[in-house]
Amino acid sequence: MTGAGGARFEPDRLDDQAYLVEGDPSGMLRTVASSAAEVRTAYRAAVESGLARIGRDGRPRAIVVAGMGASGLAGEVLEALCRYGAPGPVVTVRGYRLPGWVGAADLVVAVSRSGTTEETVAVTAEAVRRGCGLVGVGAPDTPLAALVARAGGPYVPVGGVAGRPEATLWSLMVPPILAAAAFGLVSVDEDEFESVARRLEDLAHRCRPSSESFINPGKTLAMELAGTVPVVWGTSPMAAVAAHLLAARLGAYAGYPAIWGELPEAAHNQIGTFDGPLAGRDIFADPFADEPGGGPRLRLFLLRDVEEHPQVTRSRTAAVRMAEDRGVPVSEITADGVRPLERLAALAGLVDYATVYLALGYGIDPASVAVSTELRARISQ
Ligand SMILES: O=P(O)(O)OC[C@H]1O[C@@H](O)[C@@H](O)[C@@H](O)[C@@H]1O
Repeated sequence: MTGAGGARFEPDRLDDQAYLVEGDPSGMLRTVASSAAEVRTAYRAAVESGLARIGRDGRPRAIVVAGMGASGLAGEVLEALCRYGAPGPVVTVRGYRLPGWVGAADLVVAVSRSGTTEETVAVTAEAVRRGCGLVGVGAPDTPLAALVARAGGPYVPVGGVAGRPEATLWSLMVPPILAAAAFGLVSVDEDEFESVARRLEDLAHRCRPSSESFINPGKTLAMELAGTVPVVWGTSPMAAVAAHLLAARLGAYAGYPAIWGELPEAAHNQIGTFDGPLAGRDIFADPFADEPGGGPRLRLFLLRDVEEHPQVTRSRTAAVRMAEDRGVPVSEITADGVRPLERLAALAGLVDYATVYLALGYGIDPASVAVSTELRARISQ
């Protein structure tokens, strides 16, 4: 994509079956529909790589997940899983350097679908120099794979779609979770991944292209996002990962901006936008214009978890009322499911569909937003 400035969202495109095929030449909708298969494949690949064996070396002081973009989200998922129950810290590093305290007592899990991202390769090389335990997740026969082999750590190979590192998250996030499980930091088993896969299959059915907009939750969410400035809040650590994922996917697939946060923190700063210049109805808008409203206005998207702190529940309820009082529309999406990963699947699966549909509604090929590749090329010269 060389720029889609001024593109218009046309809801009819979402129910035009021919357009949904032509407008998506890379088959992003098919890729999203294969998420359940990806969970199962990732689980098998992680087991076959011998990840469980790392537990024999004793529990590390901390687990550091290194990754950029979608690969960094794998670290956030593990942090969210471990936040309140794990006996040790999990930290995500997005950048060129490890924190000063990381050393031989710690485990670094390096995640890069391409296996070449320069920040992640630099952090992994630093982890090798410091003698950290090392696990790698990414494409085989790459600089990342070579570094992990040099340190004698397990490497979980990831295939995926060439040139689309963020196509689905599951192959990147399953291995770090199983690495943490090998040390007893989290308790997950094959059954849990199987129920995640079944939930994703169910979503793939409900969000399939042939399902009409008015009953298709992916298309509905895309229509609610279109033409707004989305403010996306999660009501638990795991729901906040989904909020971050939504903002990340909006940028990556549709070139669309959003701000995201987690309650209660978001109520301490982002709530200020409810009284800001983009909130409510535009009083200067021309009432006779073809498109009333005069430009994008704020909309609050609440990604709710069934497990919320009681004060977060109060904060959420009050924030919804305050938004509505100010004319800020609100969309609430509740993640159901017994286990945290099932609830993440319920939100992340919907996010993947909605953001691909949003791009298609704007006439944008969701696999064509290449500006991050251009930046990488510029800095590597
Ligand atoms: O997973 P790897 O290959 O390290 O990519 C990390 C990230 O790089 C960015 O520039 C984007 O392309 C993201 O979509 C991607 O998630």
